[in-house]
Amino acid sequence: MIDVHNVSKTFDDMEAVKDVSLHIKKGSIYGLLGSNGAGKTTLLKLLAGIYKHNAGKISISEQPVFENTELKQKTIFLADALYFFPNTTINHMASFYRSVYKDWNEERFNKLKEAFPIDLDKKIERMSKGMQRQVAFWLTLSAMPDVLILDEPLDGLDAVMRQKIKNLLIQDVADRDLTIIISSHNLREVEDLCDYIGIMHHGQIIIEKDLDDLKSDVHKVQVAFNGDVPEGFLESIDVLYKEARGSVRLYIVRGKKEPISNHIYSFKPVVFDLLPLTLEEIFIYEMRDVGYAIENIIV
Ligand SMILES: Nc1ncnc2c1ncn2[C@@H]1O[C@H](COP(=O)(O)OP(=O)(O)OP(=O)(O)O)[C@@H](O)[C@H]1O
Repeated sequence: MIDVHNVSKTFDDMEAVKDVSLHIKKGSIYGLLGSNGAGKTTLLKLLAGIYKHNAGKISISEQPVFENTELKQKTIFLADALYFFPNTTINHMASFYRSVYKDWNEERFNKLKEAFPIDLDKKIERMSKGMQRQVAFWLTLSAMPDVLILDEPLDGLDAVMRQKIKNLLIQDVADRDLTIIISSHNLREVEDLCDYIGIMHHGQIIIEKDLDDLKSDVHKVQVAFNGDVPEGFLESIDVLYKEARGSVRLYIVRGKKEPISNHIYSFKPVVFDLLPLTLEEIFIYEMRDVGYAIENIIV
């Protein structure tokens, strides 16, 4: 559905996106994570056809995205900083969306009044940040896009509204195969929503995996031995991080559960636990592995 092949984007002499390739399947929810300044927003704007790439190819449903008005009818980008015309109400904005998006669904727009309890004639600029975000989702979901590109989409929303919007998004994915790309620093939210994860750092995708595979590929190991750690214990396991907590050693290990467990049992530990990591923990340890860590900084 969405194909990115060896794409680069440069601002002056700064390469914000470097040789990125990825594939996003129709009807999936792809979480784009990364450090600050990693290039996520730039990549989202390239996917939305807002920026032109310097190298490579970007296509949605096999059509190039840049300046493709037909595709823009079907693709909506919700930026982290929202924009509405000055002095407008929801009713005004709805008329504009109605005239621009040919799949605009009036019935849906009216039905969503139940989800978003906001006066249609209230000036949007006088609304709170969270209410403005609700309006953005209300209009976006009524326009019935095929692809939704979301940059920090749930910022400023209360917990109830966040859940409501997540449910609406999941419903659209299930009912009409909506494809969503979502960039967020709220990894718990990403973990709830996404089925595929890409992690960016310094303009490059450093990991791209199915969320379940990613989670089954990194583990927290707590282990203790009678005496010191046996010689050869750390050989043939891929350790991302290690720490001693008294006699118990904590290891973050990359690899499949079974071979790791077999390896550890062969050293006859007196304590052994292998636990899953949250997406937030995986992100922190993977970023540490590429040299992005904040430990030992004295200020
Ligand atoms: N319009 C622009 N002109 C010049 N440089 C830019 C522009 N937009 C982004 N950059 C630079 O490109 C790099 C990537 O920025 P980008 O906004 O894509 O990062 P990000 O991953 O979204 O970061 P964050 O998580 O902090 O929002 C940064 O170094 C930024 O300064």
